[in-house]
Parts: sequence; C-alpha cells; structure tokens
Amino acid sequence: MDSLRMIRIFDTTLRDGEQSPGASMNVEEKVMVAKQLARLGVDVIEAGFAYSSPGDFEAVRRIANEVEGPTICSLARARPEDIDRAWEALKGAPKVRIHTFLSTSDIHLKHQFRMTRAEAKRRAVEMVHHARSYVEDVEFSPMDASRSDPEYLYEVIEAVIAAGAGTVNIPDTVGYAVPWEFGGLIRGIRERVPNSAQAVISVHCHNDLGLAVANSLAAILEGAGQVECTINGIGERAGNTSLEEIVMGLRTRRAFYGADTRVNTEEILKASRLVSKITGMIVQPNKAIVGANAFAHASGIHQDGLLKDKTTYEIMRPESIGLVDSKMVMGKLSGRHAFRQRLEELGYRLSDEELNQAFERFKRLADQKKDIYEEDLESIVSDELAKIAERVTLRSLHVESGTNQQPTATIELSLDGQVVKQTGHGDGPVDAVFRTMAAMTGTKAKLLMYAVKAITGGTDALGEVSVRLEEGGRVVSGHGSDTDIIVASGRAYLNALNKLAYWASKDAAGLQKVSLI
Ligand SMILES: CC(=O)SCCNC(=O)CCNC(=O)[C@H](O)C(C)(C)COP(=O)(O)OP(=O)(O)OC[C@H]1O[C@@H](n2cnc3c(N)ncnc32)[C@H](O)[C@@H]1OP(=O)(O)O
Ligand SMILES: CC(C)C(=O)C(=O)O
Repeated sequence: MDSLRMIRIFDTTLRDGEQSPGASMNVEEKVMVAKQLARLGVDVIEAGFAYSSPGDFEAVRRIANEVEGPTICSLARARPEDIDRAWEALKGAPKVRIHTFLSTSDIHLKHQFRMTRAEAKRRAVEMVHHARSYVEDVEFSPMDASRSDPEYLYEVIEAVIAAGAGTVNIPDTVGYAVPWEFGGLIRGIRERVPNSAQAVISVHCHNDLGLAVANSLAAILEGAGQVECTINGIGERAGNTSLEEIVMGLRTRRAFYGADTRVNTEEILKASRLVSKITGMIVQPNKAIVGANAFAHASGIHQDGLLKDKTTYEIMRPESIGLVDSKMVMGKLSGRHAFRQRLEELGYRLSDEELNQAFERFKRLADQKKDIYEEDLESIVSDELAKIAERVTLRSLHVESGTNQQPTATIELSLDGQVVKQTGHGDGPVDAVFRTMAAMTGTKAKLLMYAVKAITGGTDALGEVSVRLEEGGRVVSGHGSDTDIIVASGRAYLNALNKLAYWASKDAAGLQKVSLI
C-alpha cells in the first residue's frame, strides 16, 4: 500500500459540542473529558471559547496547563479582545493554538456583520496577524464557507495564509453542503489558491441534513488534512461530524481513502460513555460505532455466519473501539491498593482524597451488588472526579409506592450545612422524590429530560439516571448512579441542582438569584 496520509483530528467536543442545548459542562468535567481525549490521542483539543465566559476561560487555562499530548486551542472571534483573552488563557502552556473566525458568506456579512467583503477580508488578515503576535499556531475559519462565493473565499484564504495562518478550516456552518459539492470546494481551494500548500486545509461540518461525516470524508479524498469533530457527534443543532465515525471509517477503509489517523481507537467507547454521561446526551442504540446495538447481531442467519467466521458479518472488531466483555474486576473484599491499581489500569489517576471518596462509594456498592464490573468503577470514578462544590447533599431517602397508594417520599437533605427533612407526594415514586426535593430547596427549575439506563446486566445492575433541568434560561444535566433507581434519580436531581447553583455563582459575579433556599 502507498504511504498513508495522516489526517489530524481536531476535537471540538468541549467547544462546539458544548453548544448542544443542555450540554454545558463545568470546569472539572471539561478537564476530565480533555484527559480522555488525550488518552484517545487526538491531535488538537478545542478546549473552549475563552472570551465567552469566566468558566470557559478557566477550562481553557486548566486544560492547556494540565493535559499533556494534544495541542490546546481556544476559539476567538475576529476581535482583538477575544484574541487577547484566548492568549491569556493559553500562555505558558507548551502546545497552543488560537482559532479565529469571521464569515465570508454574503448572507452573514450583509445581515449579521454589516460589513463589506473588503472590510471582512481586511479584518481577517489583521486578526490573524494579531494572533500570530502571540502564537506560532494560528487557525482561521471563514464561517459559512459552503454558502460563500468561492472566488471571494479563495481570496480570503490566500490572504490569511499569507498573514500566517497555518491551518485554514472550511466550515459548513449550517450543514447545507452535499459531499460531491463540498469535495469540489476543497479541490477548488487546492487548485485555485496559490499558497494553499503552505497551510493545512481543515473541514468543520454540521449534520443538519445528516451529511457531516460524508462531507468530511469527501473533503479528505480531495486533500483536506484535518477534520474537526466531536465525540458522539454532539454540537450546535443537529451536531457536528462524529469523531468515532470518521476515525473508524478511515481505519476500516484506509486503503480506499489512502488516509488514517493517529487515534488510539480502543479508547473510543470510554470517551463516548464519558461524554454521554457528563452531558446527559444519550447515544441512540443504533448509532454507528458507539451505539449499544452497533456490534449486536440479532438474527439467526447473521449469528450462524459469525459462529462460522467473524468476517462474514463483522467489518470491525468490537475490541478495536474498546468494547470487551465486561470483566468482573473487584468484589466486597478488595482493598484500597487493589482498587487504586485497577483504576490506574483503567486510566484514572486519583488524588488520595478522591480515591478515599471513590473507595467509600465502591464499598457501599459492593454491599449491594455481588460483582463489580469495569463500567461500575468508571461510573463511580467519573461521579467523584466531576464533583463540584455541593450546596445540597442527600442524607437519606425513603419512598413508599405501589398499587392503590399515593407515592410518598420522605427525604433528608443537608442544605448549606443544615439538615432538613420533609415528606411529599407525587404521581409516581420518582415524581414524589423530585417534587419533595424541589419544595425543600425552593427551586423553580423545570425538568426537561429524565432517562435511566442499566450500566451492567442483571437486576442488581447499577442504574444510571440522567436528568436535564432548566432555570433562568440555563440548562444543566445531572447524573446519579445507584443499584436503586429511585435513589439514583434523587442523586441525579441534586447533582443538577448543584450545577445550577454553581453556574448561578459564576454568572454575573453571583448576582443571578441562586434558587436553593
Ligand atoms: C458558528 C459558531 O459556532 S460560532 C461560536 C458560537 N459560540 C458562542 O456564541 C459562544 C457563546 N457566546 C457568548 O457567550 C456571547 O455570544 C459572546 C460573549 C461571545 C458575545 O456576547 P455579546 O457581546 O453579548 O454579543 P452577542 O452574542 O449578542 O452578539 C455577537 C456579536 O459578536 C459579533 N460577532 C459574531 N461573530 C464574530 C466574529 N467571528 N468576529 C467578530 N465579531 C463577531 C456579532 O456581529 C455581534 O456583534 P454586534 O454586537 O456588534 O452586533
Ligand atoms: C467557528 C466555526 C468553525 C464554527 O463552529 C462553524 O462555522 O460552525
């Protein structure tokens, strides 16, 4: 086989992915995801948009300083104050990039930016120069490129490369492109922009018409050298190009594409589960690569073939994305040393305090559940690592429900250090828990989503509950796990309330009303 081109994977789960409604992550959660992205071996992590909020600034700063391996990038509008802020967050870290953007389509320039083409080109060049005054590695995106006049687009690209942009990223911002057309646009850039070989041509596609992955692959065939993508394809509106589909598409058909990536594919499933858990965005069972059914063969003829030879119906090995038979890892009698070692084998390094808390949870779980699997440990650890300062915690929960009985919950909480207890009712046991907790905390938050899933098989499986709450325009997700799904639901609800309180304390320097009494 001729030598393969290595396509750079630019992960934007923490920036565009976070633009999915309800997917906002706190700083600890972002650092956790970034560490998993580093284990996955992506080339660039877009850690946030430093100017957009203090939380994003802090996430970019911490990830740039704490995550080793990938280049860490911040988005910035084509404005000096955005670029200055990106630099403030990135400075001092070893491998950093500033990604600045400005639209090139007449629709955007006329209606949103109220700029002429000449003004936009001048601003793009000035801002690339400005970013280059701070860092070597500058990326420029002509937003809405796929709806721009190609002749003007080529001019802008030539100018920003001359100004020092090492990567030019072509966004299909509204998911309008068609693969043949989008591939043609990349070919046009390579053929018509005289200095295009001096920069990496990247693509950033949205999935409004379900074509983000197809458009990105078409671009690779025409010479794109970087793909921007997100874990599970999350992102603004219908989402972005899904990282796992691009990476496994190239790995599985690399002879066809003549290209591959440096991604350690065995970390894909772990990354997918982590992002799903943290954002509360559940992966559909039939989702390519990471869906629960992606490697499940249900029909007799397929099973017959597989038993005779796996290649009959399997184009990828499940192990290649990290899907292995759940290993029973620990039990009730395991000690702290074995626990730490097992976590390290799974890729988690915890501080002594985090380890002690996770170990306590593990022991409680081991009392309720005979066999503890890798997924159970991951769930416990990600809960512990993602913890934010908690204003409200669960002390006890008792629920009565059944036929001919109004579901009743009696709950004891610690609220800002005070113990409070209350009994309340609801339409079902979970509703009774949520209503009682809402009454106790005084929250006006609206429940947008409730979902429960079993982490491992069996009726003693750890149940994982995700909720999404909205209050004052802010949407957060909360997660909780327990062998009792009512308790898991209560934990998830409180986790979301603590996040609302966390964001309220960050917003407007804490001026927004915090709804916990
Ligand atoms: C396609 C994408 O995904 S782009 C990234 C989208 N991400 C986000 O928007 C992140 C969250 N956004 C925010 O927190 C806020 O929008 C902020 C902090 C960035 C800006 O907030 P505000 O100053 O209140 O401005 P607001 O959001 O209302 O309007 C955006 C302004 O930025 C301008 N703008 C938008 N994109 C760019 C750009 N690439 N370069 C320069 N200016 C831009 C708009 O023209 C508008 O300017 P105007 O006020 O002069 O009309
Ligand atoms: C900032 C750019 C790359 C973007 O997110 C888009 O155009 O969708």
